[in-house]
Amino acid sequence: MTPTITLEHVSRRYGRLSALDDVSLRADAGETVALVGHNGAGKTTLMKLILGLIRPTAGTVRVLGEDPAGRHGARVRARLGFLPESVAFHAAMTGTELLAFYARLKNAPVKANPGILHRVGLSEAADRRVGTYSKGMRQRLGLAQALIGEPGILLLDEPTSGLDPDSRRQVYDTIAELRDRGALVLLSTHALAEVESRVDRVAMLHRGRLIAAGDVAALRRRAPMPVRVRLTVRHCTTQRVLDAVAAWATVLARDPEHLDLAVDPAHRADVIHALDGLREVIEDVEIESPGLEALYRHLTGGDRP
Ligand SMILES: Nc1ncnc2c1ncn2[C@@H]1O[C@H](COP(=O)(O)OP(=O)(O)OP(=O)(O)O)[C@@H](O)[C@H]1O
Repeated sequence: MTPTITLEHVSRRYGRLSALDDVSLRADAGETVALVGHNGAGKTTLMKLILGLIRPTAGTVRVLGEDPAGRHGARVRARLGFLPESVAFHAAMTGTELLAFYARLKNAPVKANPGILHRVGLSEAADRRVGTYSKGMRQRLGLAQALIGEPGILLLDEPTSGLDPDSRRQVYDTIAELRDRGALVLLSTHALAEVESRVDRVAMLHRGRLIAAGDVAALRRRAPMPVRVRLTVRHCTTQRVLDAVAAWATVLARDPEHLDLAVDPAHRADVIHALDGLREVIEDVEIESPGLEALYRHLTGGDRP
């Protein structure tokens, strides 16, 4: 099967600045991939390369087996939906008029638009001028524009930035629905905690380099960070519990009824086994694996996404 998107050893320079450096990445139909990285890491540059808006300085980009900046670029782009980072629409047009305009540009049937507006929760506002829309509504209209023509590949540049929790959830619901229909959704974001449980894979960019890619479990294996284990124990039994797990754990905090431990991930099972033998004194256990944000900081040596 032809992979949906492949980048092989792709670099992109802007004069002396290296925006992307030797990036190889593959993404297939039916998956959601989050591109994460700090400001200027190269996320938008990568999307522009996939869209064929810019060419790589080195390496190859293929979308559905074609060069998106090459002879068949227009054909490839017809299969792509793109939500840019900042969406700006003509304030005097209504949602319906705007989508009709974009549908004509994309050569897609206008009659599908009411359904698209419904999917992004804008049916009721469809005949209002966009100038009266809130930021969240404009963002959702941007998503609607990207959905025109039922593209098999969606590139969403920070689709939830500036949205309230409800609108964010709505955007992720739409993304999940698209994925379930077999689309590839590639989205960029700074909200790592938010995408952790919502995407299939994460690609981490740092200063233009792809430092890690995979599902969260694979990234955890790549960056073996301590697992946090919080225990509530019967009064004055912390030492007994500690003696049982001391070989694999470091104490982060303790009081007569609580132990907060950092456990070596390779010995997680040993710790659980040891704790199982102390059931009569353990009242509660909370186990917390490192989240994406902590993994990103670890893999980048301290930077925030
Ligand atoms: N047209 C351009 N000319 C010169 N430099 C550029 C151009 N576009 C991007 N850059 C630079 O390339 C680097 C990567 O930018 P890019 O927009 O891809 O980052 P990003 O990860 O999307 O950042 P953000 O999270 O802030 O949107 C940055 O240093 C940026 O200043």
